[in-house]
Amino acid sequence: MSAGQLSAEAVAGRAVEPGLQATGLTKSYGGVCAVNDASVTFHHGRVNALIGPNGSGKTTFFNCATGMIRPDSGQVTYRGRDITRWAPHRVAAAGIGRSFQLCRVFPRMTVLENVLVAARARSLRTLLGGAYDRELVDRARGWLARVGLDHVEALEARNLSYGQQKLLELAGVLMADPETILLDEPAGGVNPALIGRIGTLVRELNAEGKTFLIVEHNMEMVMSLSDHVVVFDRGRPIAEGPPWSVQADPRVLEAYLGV
Ligand SMILES: Nc1ncnc2c1ncn2[C@@H]1O[C@H](COP(=O)(O)OP(=O)(O)OP(=O)(O)O)[C@@H](O)[C@H]1O
Repeated sequence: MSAGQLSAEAVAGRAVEPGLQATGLTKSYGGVCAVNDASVTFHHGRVNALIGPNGSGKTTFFNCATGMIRPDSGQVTYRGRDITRWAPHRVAAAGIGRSFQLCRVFPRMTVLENVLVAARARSLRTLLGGAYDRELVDRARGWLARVGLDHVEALEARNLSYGQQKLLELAGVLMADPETILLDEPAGGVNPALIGRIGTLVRELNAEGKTFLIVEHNMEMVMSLSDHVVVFDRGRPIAEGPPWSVQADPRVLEAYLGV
């Protein structure tokens, strides 16, 4: 590697530590092998991106890693701890939060209630229908302000644009204070102004210590935001590295364009 090709970590003097790691991960649906013997490491502290053509197994990989579906074989570790086949709530308790490709909010609840409900399972009192405690409400309002939705906290979520709903979902994820955040297509269906806001937020939260793993088709966002990009094709990684190297990799062009 030449001096001009030093990684962001080397330049910043940051140590590289493995975060979410998969070894030989495999998941088939009938005859379709969605994730095919995939071994990949996403580093702690970075903004990692997972890209690849439609149907290359990115969401299935996410789901296997977060306990939403059980892999057929292989291992998933998080910061050295084996989390293979852990239930989603255990994965969350280990410090991994996630959003979904099709944004999950409760349309007839208010914006504030949506963020409070995201924290509900972590508080027995609120789970049993008691009043939300002051501290929880303050924290929810803090995250709403952070994502730029504090001025609409009393609106029903169905009145928000799709991009605002994605920001709302992110505020709910942040209520658990995860150290690693998986975002499934944060820019999908979102207008350019809000894509910019989501990007800025990711950058700020990363600077505050949060690790990101982002599945995204918006290449402008991926290339401007990520420290490290992994490219999937047919269920496994075919290339990885900093954005500039992945962009120029002939294997990536072939996977996307079939050339
Ligand atoms: N529940 C399911 N049942 C059957 N096949 C599935 C299921 N989920 C995914 N697949 C198949 O597995 C393969 C990988 O799908 P997956 O959604 O993981 O890819 P992806 O890279 O996330 O795609 P996209 O970018 O379009 O969201 C595809 O061929 C898909 O049709």
